[in-house]
Amino acid sequence: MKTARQLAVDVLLKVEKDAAYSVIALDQAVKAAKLSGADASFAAALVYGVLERQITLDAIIGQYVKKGVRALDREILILLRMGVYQLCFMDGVPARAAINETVSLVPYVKKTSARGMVNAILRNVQRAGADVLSFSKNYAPIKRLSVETSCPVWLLKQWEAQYSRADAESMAKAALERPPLYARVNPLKANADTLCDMLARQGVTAQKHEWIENCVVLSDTGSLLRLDAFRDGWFHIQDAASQLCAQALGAQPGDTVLDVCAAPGSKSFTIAQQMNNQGVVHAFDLYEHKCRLIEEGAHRLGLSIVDASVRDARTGDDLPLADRILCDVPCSGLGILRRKPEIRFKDPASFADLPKLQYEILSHSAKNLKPGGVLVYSTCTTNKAENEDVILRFLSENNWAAPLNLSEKFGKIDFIQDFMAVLLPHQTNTDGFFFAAMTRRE
Ligand SMILES: C[S@@+](CC[C@H](N)C(=O)[O-])C[C@H]1O[C@@H](n2cnc3c(N)ncnc32)[C@H](O)[C@@H]1O
Repeated sequence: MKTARQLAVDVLLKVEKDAAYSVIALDQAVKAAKLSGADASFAAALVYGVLERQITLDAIIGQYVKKGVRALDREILILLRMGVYQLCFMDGVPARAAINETVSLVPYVKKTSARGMVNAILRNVQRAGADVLSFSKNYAPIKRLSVETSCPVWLLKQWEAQYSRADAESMAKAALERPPLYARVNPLKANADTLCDMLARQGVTAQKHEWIENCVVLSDTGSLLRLDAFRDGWFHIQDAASQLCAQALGAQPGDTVLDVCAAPGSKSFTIAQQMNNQGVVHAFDLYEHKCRLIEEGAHRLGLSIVDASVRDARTGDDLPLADRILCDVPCSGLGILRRKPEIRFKDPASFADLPKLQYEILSHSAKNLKPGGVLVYSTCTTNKAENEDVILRFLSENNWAAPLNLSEKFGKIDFIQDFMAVLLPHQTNTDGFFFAAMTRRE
C-alpha cells in the first residue's frame, strides 16, 4: 500500500507533468490508494502546501544547487520541495523525519544516485533554520515579496497596477491561507438553524454567516458523503461570493432563467431555491460530463426546475426570451488561488484570449434578455481585463443595455460603480470575485 508521502509525490508529478488540477488528481489518488483519514489529510496538506509555497521552496533549494533548480530532475525537485516544505512550514513534522522520509523516497522515484545530494541539501536547509530566507533581503522589493509569498512577479505587478501595492501584498498573503468552507442552505428542506443543529449532531462545526442569509460556514466536515444533511439535500457547497452573485440576479418564482455557463451548478441551485422551485432554470455547459454533475446536484437538492443540457454559449441557437440571464464565464481564476494553488504557475499569456471569449459569451447570451429583465456577468478573477473592461465595452456598444444598481442591495461589499462589485479575499474572506448587473431598457 502507498504511503501518504508516496501519494503526494505521484500527485505533484501529475500536476507538474500533465498540468493536472491538484484537487482532481489528489481526489483520484486518495480513492485509488484507499488511504486512512489521517494519511489522506497529511497527503493533502503536503500537496497543497508544496504547490502554494513552490516559488519560495524553489528559491530556497536554488541556494544549494549551483546550476539552478531547473537543472534538477523533476522527480528530485519535487522530493526536495516536499522535504523543504516539511522542514520549514509543517510544525508537526520533526526535522529528522522530514529529512529521512524524503531521502527514503529517492528509490521510489527511481533516482537512487541522487540520494546523497537530497540528504545534503535538506541538511543545509535544516542548519539555516530561521535564516533560510535571509538571501532574499538583497532582492528588489517585488522579487522579495514574490519569494516570501510564493506569488509570481507578474501577478504581483498586475495587482499593484490594477489595485494598489498594499492590496497586492495582502492578496499574496491571503492566497496562502486556508479558505473557509461555505455551504448554502436549501430553504426547500431546511433553514440555517436546523442545518447547523443537524450537522452538529454529526460532529461538524457549523455557524451562520454573519450577514449572508442562508449561508453557513463549516469546519471538520470530513467527507460530505457521510453527512445525512448532505445526502438528504439540505445544502450544497458554494463560496460566499458566489452565493451573493446568484442573489444579485434577483430571480423570482415563475421566472425563466438562463445560466449559460452553469457547471458544476452551484449558482443554478441557489437561483432555483430563490425561485422556490417554480419556473425554469436552463443550466447549460459546453461539456456533457459537466452537465451530469448539474443533474446529480439538482436531484440531490430536490430542484426539479433545473434543466441541464449541452450548449455553446458563444454560438448556441437562440433560446426563448428570459427574465434573468447569468453569464458566469470561464476566466483566469486568479481569485481562487487558495483553492487551486497551481493557477499561479500558469503562463499569463494563456489568459490573453479570455476577454474575447467572455465578450462573445456575454454578447450572444444577452440577445435573449427580455425588456426589463436582469443579466448578471461574473468571474472568479481579480483581473480587470476580464471584468470591468468586458462590461464597460459591452455597455458602450449596446445602447439597449443599462447598468442596474446593486449597491443598495449589498451594502457590505465594495462596488467599483454601483452596478459592479469586486470582492477581494483579504477583505471579504471569500474567493476573489467580480459581478456586474444590467437590464434591457423597456
Ligand atoms: C466559472 S465556471 C461556471 C461555474 C458555475 N456557474 C457554478 O457556479 O457552479 C465556467 C463554466 O463554463 C463552461 N464553459 C466554458 N466555455 C463555455 C462555452 N463556450 N459555452 C458554455 N459553457 C462554457 C466550463 O465548462 C465551466 O463549467
